[in-house]
Parts: sequence; C-alpha cells; structure tokens
Amino acid sequence: MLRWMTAGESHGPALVAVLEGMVAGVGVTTTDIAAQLERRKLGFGRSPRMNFEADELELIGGVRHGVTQGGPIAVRIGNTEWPKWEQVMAADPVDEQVLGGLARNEPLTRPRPGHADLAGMQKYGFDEARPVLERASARETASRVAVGTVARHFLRQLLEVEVISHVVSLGGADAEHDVLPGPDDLGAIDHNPVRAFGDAATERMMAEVDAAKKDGDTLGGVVEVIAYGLPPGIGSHVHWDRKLDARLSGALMSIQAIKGVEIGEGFANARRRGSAAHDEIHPATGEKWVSRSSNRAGGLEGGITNGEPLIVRAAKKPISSLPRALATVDMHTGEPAQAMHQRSDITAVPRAAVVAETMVALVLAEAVLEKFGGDSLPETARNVEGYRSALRERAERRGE
Ligand SMILES: Cc1cc2nc3c(=O)[nH]c(=O)nc-3n(C[C@H](O)[C@H](O)[C@H](O)COP(=O)(O)O)c2cc1C
Ligand SMILES: C=C(O[C@@H]1CC(C(=O)O)=C[C@@H](OP(=O)(O)O)[C@H]1O)C(=O)O
Repeated sequence: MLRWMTAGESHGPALVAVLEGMVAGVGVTTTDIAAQLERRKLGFGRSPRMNFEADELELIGGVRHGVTQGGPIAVRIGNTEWPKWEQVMAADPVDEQVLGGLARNEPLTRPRPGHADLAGMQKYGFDEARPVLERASARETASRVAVGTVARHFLRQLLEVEVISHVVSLGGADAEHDVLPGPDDLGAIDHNPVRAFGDAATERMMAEVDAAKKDGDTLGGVVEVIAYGLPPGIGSHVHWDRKLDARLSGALMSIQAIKGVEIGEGFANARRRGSAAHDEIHPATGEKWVSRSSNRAGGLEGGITNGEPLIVRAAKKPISSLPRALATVDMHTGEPAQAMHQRSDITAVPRAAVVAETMVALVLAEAVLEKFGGDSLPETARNVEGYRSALRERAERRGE
C-alpha cells in the first residue's frame, strides 16, 4: 500500500509531506525534487508570491545516498516568507487591538465566493477565514509535488513510464493540434509561457490572461496529463475502489479548484455513436497482444490500463480571489460587502498541470505496486518481467 499525507499552512513556517510504502532502491535526490518544485511555480499569470517565495527543500527521512530505503520518505518545504507572516499568524483573531495595528491583518470576515472561506467558517466554527484559507490554499500542492517526484522516479526506473502534461485550454482559448505531445516534448512545454504544446494557441492564451488582468478578473482552463509506457493490466475491474479511472478522477479532483475530470475523450464520446467512439482492435504480437488505430478511451477500459497511452484531463475553475472583488456578506456585521482580496494568481492553470501530473504519478505508482508488489526496486522489476514475459508468451502461442 502506498500512502501520502501532507501538513502545514500556506503562511506557516513550512509544509511537510510523508510518502509511505515506497520500495527501497529508487534513485531520487533533493536536486530532482527541487527541479519539480520549480516547474510548479512557472507559468504566465502566476501569483506575485511565486516571484519572491523560495521553496526551502529538506529531505528529512527515507532517502540515503540518493536512494530510497524502504521507510517513509519525509520532506519539509520551508516558507521563506515566514518571518513576514509570523506576527500575523500568531495574532489572536479576536484581539481587535492587535488586528487593528497590523496592516495585513484585518479580520478576514468577507468570504470570497468560490473559495473555502465561508463553508470552512461555518463547518469549523471560526469567526474569520484565516484558519480556513491557510489550509485550503494551493500552497499545499508544493508538498504533493515533492513526494510525487519519488513516485515519478519509481515509475521511470521500473517501467520507463513518463508522465507529462500540457495546457489544452486557457480562458476559453483552446489549443488546436492533432498530434499528442510525446515525452521528448516536455522541455518545450515547460518553456512555453502557458505550458501549451505548440505555439498556435499560446499567444491567444496569453492575450486572454492580459485581458483578464486588465479587467481585474481571473481565468480557468483545462490541462491534459499523458502517461507513456504503462503495460496493460494496471488497475482492476473487479471492485469500485480498484478501478484506476475512479482513483485517478478522485486524485485529480482533490487538487484545489479542479471541478471536472475526463478520461480520454469521455465527453466527446458521450455525443458519438458507438461506432465512432470505441477503439477497434487489430491483430498484433507483443505484450499488448493487439494494436489500435485510435485511443479515444485514453488507455483505460474497465478501470484497467490497456497498454495505450493513458490520457486524462482536468478542468480548473477561475481563481476565486478576484482583484475586482465579487459581492459577499461581512460575517461580522451581516451587511453586504465586497469579498476580501490581497493578491492572487490571475490564472494558475499552467501550474495546476504540474500538480495534475503529480497526482497521476502517485496514483499510478500505488496501482503499479499493487500489481507487482516487492520491497525493493530489483524485486519489483523481476515481478514486472515475469508478467511481461507471460503476456508475450501467450501472444506467441495464439493460433497454435
Ligand atoms: C496551483 C494553484 C494555485 C492557486 N492559486 C490561487 C490563488 O492565488 N488565489 C485563489 O483564490 N485561489 C487559488 N487557487 C484555488 C484555491 O486554492 C481553491 O479554489 C480553494 O482552495 C477552494 O477549493 P475548491 O476550488 O477546490 O472548491 C489555486 C489553485 C491551484 C491548483
Ligand atoms: C503560495 C502558493 O499559491 C497560493 C495559492 C493560493 C490559494 O488560495 O490557493 C493563494 C495565493 O497565496 P497568497 O494569498 O499568499 O498570495 C497563491 O500564491 C503556491 O502555490 O506556492
């Protein structure tokens, strides 16, 4: 069983994460993790905070000499902004004197429509939204990306699986391309200002971000994650909570502001006839047994990988901290008010793509370990080879 947990507040001293259940023998270093953390911070339209906050990464357990040891892997990501926030976070929210004396610390009683502020205050009995937004904030995704790097390296070293992502829609500007990006295209996608594949839509997407910024508004969009190299047989059809499509959807939905998930061409297929929706099967040899001329299913049938690239999409709603604030109610007075706003991303869609890759990598690593087991990478690799050679042998025996 692979498990992961995170803790820490957005403006607290640090975030922490623990990944438990990873096999021994996976090569991963702080440099590898830091590189993924940097990717998560890039993207046109990002929050000003991304410019000045550094992720102070410490690998504090589970890895020695650049190799996992089989025990829980623990990371700490220090918030470099903590010294500026220490006083704010220490202040008693009911101490009006302290609150009044701190410019940044006016009581957060005007909940933002779309953020967790109001529902969180109601549920936990808070008089202001500070404790809610601190934990709801997508700052938490930095800790997911840190432990997700281990999952990514595990998949690559065991199966040569590569998990990539790109932005397919931003503020209503859609990428138009017939060819899927491959693993070698990731560098170019990372260097694209909006993490799009190909330049056609990039300028239109950037223009949408500029226009939204000018209007004091924010944008959402759609990201696509593709995993290359998965063998058939990961996940299962036998029970609802073993289905890989269900587990991927849940994991993607757990990302802040993700409100829709699509497996393959799920929504387009719903409008097609069966004859135009499914991926016909043709004879072939090898571990996949067959070939396909299309992959509308996104590599998943019956909650199981079928050997085609795994393709999932996640739809992100626009940021709810609008500079031109929306109508709300002041929870202290009950009077109409404008929602609180200090600073925010205009859009975080490019950054959410990296988080979506991370969640896919973690779920895939968990499902791969369920299929193949093992306590060390070499042991898991032997199990993979046994399975793969059985698939190949059965393909060769056909027709005998
Ligand atoms: C990478 C990333 C960055 C985000 N940045 C912001 C932000 O700057 N301001 C904001 O209001 N929401 C931001 N969000 C979204 C909120 O965290 C999210 O809307 C909020 O926690 C409420 O949860 P829900 O949208 O899932 O219902 C971001 C989300 C992601 C994935
Ligand atoms: C800090 C990060 O994202 C934050 C996510 C976030 C939110 O409400 O989700 C709000 C913003 O924080 P602040 O209100 O301090 O400007 C973002 O910057 C990060 O991704 O590292």
